[in-house]
Amino acid sequence: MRVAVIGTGYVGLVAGTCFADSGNDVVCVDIDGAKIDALRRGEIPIYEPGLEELVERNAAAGRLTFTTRLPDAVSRAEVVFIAVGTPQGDDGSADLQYVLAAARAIGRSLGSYTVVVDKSTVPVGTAKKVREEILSVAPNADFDVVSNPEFMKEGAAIDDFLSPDRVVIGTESQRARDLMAELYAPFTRRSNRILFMDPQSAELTKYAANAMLAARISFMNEMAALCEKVGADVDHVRLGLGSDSRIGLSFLFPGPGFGGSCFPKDIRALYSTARENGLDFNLLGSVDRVNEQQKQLLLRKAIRHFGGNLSGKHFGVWGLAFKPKTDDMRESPSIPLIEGLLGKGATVAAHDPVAHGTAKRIFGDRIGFTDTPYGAVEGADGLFIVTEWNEFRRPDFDRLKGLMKAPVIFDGRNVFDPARMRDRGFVYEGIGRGVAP
Ligand SMILES: NC(=O)c1ccc[n+]([C@@H]2O[C@H](COP(=O)([O-])OP(=O)(O)OC[C@H]3O[C@@H](n4cnc5c(N)ncnc54)[C@H](O)[C@@H]3O)[C@@H](O)[C@H]2O)c1
Ligand SMILES: O=c1ccn([C@@H]2O[C@H](COP(=O)(O)OP(=O)(O)O[C@H]3O[C@H](CO)[C@@H](O)[C@H](O)[C@H]3O)[C@@H](O)[C@H]2O)c(=O)[nH]1
Repeated sequence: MRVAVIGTGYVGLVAGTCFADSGNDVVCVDIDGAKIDALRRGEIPIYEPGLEELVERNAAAGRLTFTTRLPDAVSRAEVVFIAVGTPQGDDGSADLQYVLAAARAIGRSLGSYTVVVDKSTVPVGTAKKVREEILSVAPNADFDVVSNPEFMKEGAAIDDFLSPDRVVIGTESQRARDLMAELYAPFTRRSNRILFMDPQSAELTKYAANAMLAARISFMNEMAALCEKVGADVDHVRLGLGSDSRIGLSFLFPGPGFGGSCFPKDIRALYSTARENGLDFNLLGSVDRVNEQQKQLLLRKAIRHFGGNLSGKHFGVWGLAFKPKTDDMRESPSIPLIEGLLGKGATVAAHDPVAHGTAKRIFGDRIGFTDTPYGAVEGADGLFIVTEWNEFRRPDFDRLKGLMKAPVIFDGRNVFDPARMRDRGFVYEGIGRGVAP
């Protein structure tokens, strides 16, 4: 099948590459010429495990190409995906300007019957708006609009795309439905299903999934706070709770607050949709507020530990990305933590296996970057663990203690066992591990 993907970011590049890998002829389009030039040279603008090899293989086979020329790509395509950004607008709602601009550009270039697919995360009613936008520039165009939200996670995007839990297709058109079923057939041959529904339900399903996952995390973060008050260990509670098959163990890890390019903006967009429809979605508002407070928790713990004065102290930070296996720092809890430490007069040295480039664009030379985790703790008054990269899980504790000025660890991911850390001679604070405030 001939496929065009408009927007070659995380979603567009992964989806386009995976469609090419199943034999389709895919053109990825972006308005960012530097990005397209880099991709043509075989350079991948993001860190995503396995992506580079997959792009290289499919580009070499001629099934995957990159261009800034949208009309060329769209006019020959049977299916056109819109995978541009939908950032948070000033009032919290999703900003649709990129989606609608892409829709107009597509409208001006449509050839024979085409399925235009919304893959970006968009509010209820956007499929209709995309249709109107296309018709405004191409009143006679022969096309259908489909809502096909994407559920991939960064760091596991290829596996998620090739083996999705489900594929959601929102359309009223049988012709579009058949084409989408054909395109997704290679990825849905096992138990993973294609769910067909109306576009509004498909659009809402995406937000509902992210909101539910975010709610579980905020629930656990509040539960962790209670554990600290009453001397319980949230890790035991997590296992006891999640072992109930009705609840399950996924997305129950407390932490320094959820980040990323999706959860924070998507819960606010859903809250906005509810408000526009006269509904106060109280629960979502709380999920967001709890998360904003949680992003201050590690800083608060340090302030308490050092009696309110961080001036002149030096700290190590392990992990900058919002989660492991990505260099993405959008809404990462490391940002408010580091800004808070610097604001209180402390200095910071950080290590992340892949996110130094991203972090340098945010912090410049206001913090130091080290090649190893050990470098970040040299002479440190304390260490913060913000991202649970595997390589942080089994350090040489004697070496760590020897390098640090004081063996103090604030562990935002509960990577270590509190009792064992105390035996090893550390002052150790996890999240919700029975430490009184
Ligand atoms: N990042 C994720 O893991 C993820 C997962 C599921 C859904 N989503 C959703 O998918 C959408 C895209 O997210 P992303 O993280 O890939 O964004 P991104 O910012 O990484 O990429 C978007 C790309 O679109 C390009 N673009 C903008 N307007 C364009 C136009 N008119 N023509 C061509 N290219 C254009 C930009 O230059 C950019 O490269 C968002 O709605 C997001 O919420 C993201
Ligand atoms: O138990 C958990 C699980 C996650 N997190 C945090 O939650 C955030 C988001 O993590 P994750 O969901 O793994 O990453 P994303 O790549 O943001 O993926 C989410 O957002 C995407 C964009 O919409 C969706 O497609 C995915 O299904 C959805 O999981 C990160 O800061 C994690 O550290 C926790 O604190 N505790």
